[in-house]
Order: sequence, then structure tokens, then C-alpha cells
Amino acid sequence: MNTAPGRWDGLLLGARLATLDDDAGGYGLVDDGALGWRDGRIVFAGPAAALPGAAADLADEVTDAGGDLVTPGLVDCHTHAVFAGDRAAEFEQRLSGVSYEEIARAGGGILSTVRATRAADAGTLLAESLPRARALVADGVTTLEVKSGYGLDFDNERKMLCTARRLGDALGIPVRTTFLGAHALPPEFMGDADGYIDAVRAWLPRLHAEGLVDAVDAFCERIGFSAAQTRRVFDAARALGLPVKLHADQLSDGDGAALVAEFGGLSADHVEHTSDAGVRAMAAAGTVAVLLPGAFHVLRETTLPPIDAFRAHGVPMAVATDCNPGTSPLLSLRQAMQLACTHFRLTPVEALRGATLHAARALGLDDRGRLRPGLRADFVRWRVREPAALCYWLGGDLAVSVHSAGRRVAGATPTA
Ligand SMILES: N=CN[C@@H](CCC(=O)O)C(=O)O
Ligand SMILES: [Zn+2]
Repeated sequence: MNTAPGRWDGLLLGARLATLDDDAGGYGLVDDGALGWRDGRIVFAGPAAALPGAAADLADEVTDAGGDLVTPGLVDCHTHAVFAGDRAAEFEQRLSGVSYEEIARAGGGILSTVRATRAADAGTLLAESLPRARALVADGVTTLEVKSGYGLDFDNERKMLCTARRLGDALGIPVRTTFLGAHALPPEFMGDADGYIDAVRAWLPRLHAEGLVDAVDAFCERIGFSAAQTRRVFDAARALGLPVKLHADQLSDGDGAALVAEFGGLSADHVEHTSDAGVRAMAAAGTVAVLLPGAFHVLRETTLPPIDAFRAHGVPMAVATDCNPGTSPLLSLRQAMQLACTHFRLTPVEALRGATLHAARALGLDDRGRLRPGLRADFVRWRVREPAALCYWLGGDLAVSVHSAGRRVAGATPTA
């Protein structure tokens, strides 16, 4: 039953609900739908005709959605949205023919953002990061993951993770923090990657003790860290009971997907070069494939992730922005969904499920990503009717209002 005792905080009527609460992989569409919530949780999601009483008797605030599409709030499950500076000059350099790997090997790339992020004080870092996070929320994001990885020493990794938490407080949405100490080798450890991994392993319990770490990640790649080094980071995470995820097989097949699956990881991210064996390992472990078409697009990659194999083996596919200053300066998860459709040939329903329930799963969260009684009242009212329109428009201002735990965090007032 959808009903619950007591008055609800809010009720949206006349909505075209895409509940995504459909085990067959559909939109779970409900025309002339109603969505009710109380104390931050959904209490009703279904046909208005099935409401247990007159709207005015049920809820304190009743809004007519006028036929607008209403979806679960979007979940951006892979970002590096906290950083200082930008890399526009590097973009220009890459367009003239220099590759991302060449720039990285010459001390640019990630390390140039490390220099800028280390130089920024906490207030500056927050001030620079907030507009990016605000843009993501304005386009429908109600849960945001943010990684560290541009500090690469204890104090600066801590500064990044604290800033990520402050972003959530400022915007009124949950922010999930991922410790990515093993993102790049900082200059002070040049020639001693194993020594750096020792340091990362030592920082992790201290950061975790402060409640700053929800998951642990690494960049397993020829310009990042080896499988053996990644394994040592994962061992440290496991010792603390922390879940792992991995930047896996982005530029080459390094067996990253199989490695993170071996640790029962939440997700393998990028996965352009993942082998069939890697896909099978992910399927067996229940590891989500996080697709990052923004980085694929900006780097003008040509090797597609094994989408058909993920489908065939039932590996859930999430879609995220990978918002970062180097490979994916992307400030809209809807735009990432669009790129996932055009570049990776996801269907619009796969893209929407990928940016909601599968993304939630990639963060280990099962209380959001669908419109269902009992789950968080995270939802977006859009000024379109067709769910496919979310992937169809390139840019634009489509969100009428964005709600986190029932509270409006972006867009017009609920009655607008
Ligand atoms: N691949 C590694 N990390 C980021 C890029 C970070 C950067 O270039 O600053 C990514 O997910 O694409
Ligand atoms: Zn990333």
C-alpha cells in the first residue's frame, strides 16, 4: 500500500511519473501520476486515481505539475568536482596534437591541477568548486559523488574531502566522498611509487576516522598505478571495511575491471578497454560499469566500452559526468546521458536508469534512484513530457524544480 498515517508534507499532482520502478528495465511510466512525501521519504508514487483521499486532506502543500515529467533525482556517481584552476590551455594543446598521456608524462595534466589545488586555501577551493556543483544540481543532480586526488598529501587530500562535505551542506544534497589518493604520483615521491602507496595506506585510516571517506578509488593505468599497487590500496580499504571502486581500463586493458571485481567492488569506471573476462568477473561480483562518455568525447577516444557484453552479462551500466578539469569539464549529467546515447548507443531508458538507480548502486546506495514509497523523496520535475527528451536536448534549462528529501534545492518554487 502507498498510504501512511498522518498528513504528508507535499503532494505533486498531474505528473507524468517515470518511476523507473520496473524490473523489466523500463521507465515505469505513470500518466496522471501523483507523488507524495513526508519527512523526506516518498509515501505515495502512483496513479492519482489511487490516492487514499482528497488531495487537500492528504498534504500540507499540493502542487499541480501540469503534465510535466517527474523522475527520480539524478545521481552523479563519478566526479572530481573539487579542484582549483582549470586546464583550458591544455585543451588547446591537445587540439594541436599532443596527447593526454604525453602531457601527463611531462608533468602537466593531473599534476598541474595538483599544483593549483595545493595552492588554494580551503575557502578558495570551496568558492571555485561551488558553482560547478550548483550547475550539476540545477540540471537535476540530488546525490553527488566527489573524489579527492588533486591533493596527493595528507593535508591537501583532507582539504579536498572536507570541501566536498561542505559542498553538500551548502547545496542541501548528500555528497558521497571517495578517497583517490592513488590518482597520480606527486613530485616529492617521483621514482618511488611503492613508497607513495605506503603513504596513501597510512593516510586512509586517519581520514576515515574523521568520517571523510565513503569509498576508496585508484587510477590503475600505465600513467597511474600498477595492479599490484592498486591491490595494496584495496587491501587497506578492506581492512577498514570500506568499499572500493576503480578507474579501470580507460586508456589500456590493465585487467582493472577484474581486479576491482575480485574485491567485490562497487564499480569499475571508464572501462573502454575492458576484456570479456573483465566483464564476466564484474557480472559475477555484481560490480557496476560506470560509463564516462564525457572523457571519451573530450579525449576523442575511439575504443568503445563493451556495451553489448555488459548487456549480455547483465552488468548494470551507470552514467556519470566525470566532471574534472582535464578530460571531462562537463557540468550536466543530462549532457553525459546524451553523450552516452550518441557515442555508446545507450537507449534513453538505459541512460536514465544509468543516471539514477544504477548510479545509486555504484555508490552502494539502495534508498534512492527510483520513485517508490519508503525511498528518499529525491525527484526532479522537468519541463518536458517524454523521458527521451532528457537525452535529446543538448544543454538548456529543463529542470522546473529539483528536490532532495522533499526539499527544493534548485529551480522555481514548487507552486511555480
Ligand atoms: N583518469 C583519471 N582521472 C580523471 C581525469 C583527471 C584529470 O585529468 O584531471 C578521469 O576520471 O578522467
Ligand atoms: Zn575519474
